Amino acid sequence: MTTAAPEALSPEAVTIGVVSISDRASTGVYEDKGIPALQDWLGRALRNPITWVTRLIPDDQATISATLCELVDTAGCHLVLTTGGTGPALRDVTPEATLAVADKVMPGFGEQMRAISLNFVPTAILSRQVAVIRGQALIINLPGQPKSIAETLEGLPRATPPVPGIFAAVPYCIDLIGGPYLETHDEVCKAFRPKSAIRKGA
Ligand SMILES: Nc1ncnc2c1ncn2[C@@H]1O[C@H](COP(=O)(O)OP(=O)(O)OP(=O)(O)O)[C@@H](O)[C@H]1O
Ligand SMILES: Nc1nc2c(c(=O)[nH]1)N[C@H]1C(S)=C(S)[C@@H](COP(=O)(O)O)O[C@H]1N2
Repeated sequence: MTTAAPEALSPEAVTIGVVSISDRASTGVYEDKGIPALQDWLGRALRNPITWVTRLIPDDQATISATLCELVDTAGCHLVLTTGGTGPALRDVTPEATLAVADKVMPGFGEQMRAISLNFVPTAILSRQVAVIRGQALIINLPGQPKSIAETLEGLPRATPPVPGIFAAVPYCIDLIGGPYLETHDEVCKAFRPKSAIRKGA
């Protein structure tokens, strides 16, 4: 008698917030490319079924903070990525709005994103992007240039030496705050977890 191999468990569902913060895209001066770029990269990187919650808003600090609270506290997002408003311009207030709703600050993400981005543009140091924990959600700021989304999330894995993107650390961070077990397509981004945290059959 043959015994069927146990079926691999299907990846858990995850709710992800994507927030594009741009005065001009939110008023129709140009087409928003932030939300599609975030959804494209995350959709290629993750094996989990994703429920999206999307918002396109202006560079207004109170609106940004309220949107982040709504996405985490009401919509139940496990992960929220923002794009735009991280620079030094007078209207750029995304980091302040994000820090204002933080339970914990995660400085490593901002440090690593600026280091990665220096491989692409010398102006990488102008981004004040931060990452924080609110409740059981991780919120990460990305710069506004749509191309910077893949650059910072993915890094340059095939360069010599390789430059790891920040997303490799996201699944384990979500584990640690009690969220769903995120599984990645390794050709886009290989998640890193300590051996003891790797789920068998995933
Ligand atoms: N949501 C977006 N969709 C498409 N392109 C964008 C978006 N956000 C930024 N960009 C592009 O990246 C550039 C730098 O982004 P940045 O966030 O500094 O914009 P900005 O000059 O503050 O203006 P705004 O907030 O009105 O987008 C922009 O000038 C624009 O070309
Ligand atoms: N990877 C990456 N990082 C980047 C950039 C980029 O094109 N790619 N643009 C830089 C520039 S020019 C600025 S002003 C800051 C802040 O951008 P933001 O205000 O659009 O968030 O992000 C920086 N970081």
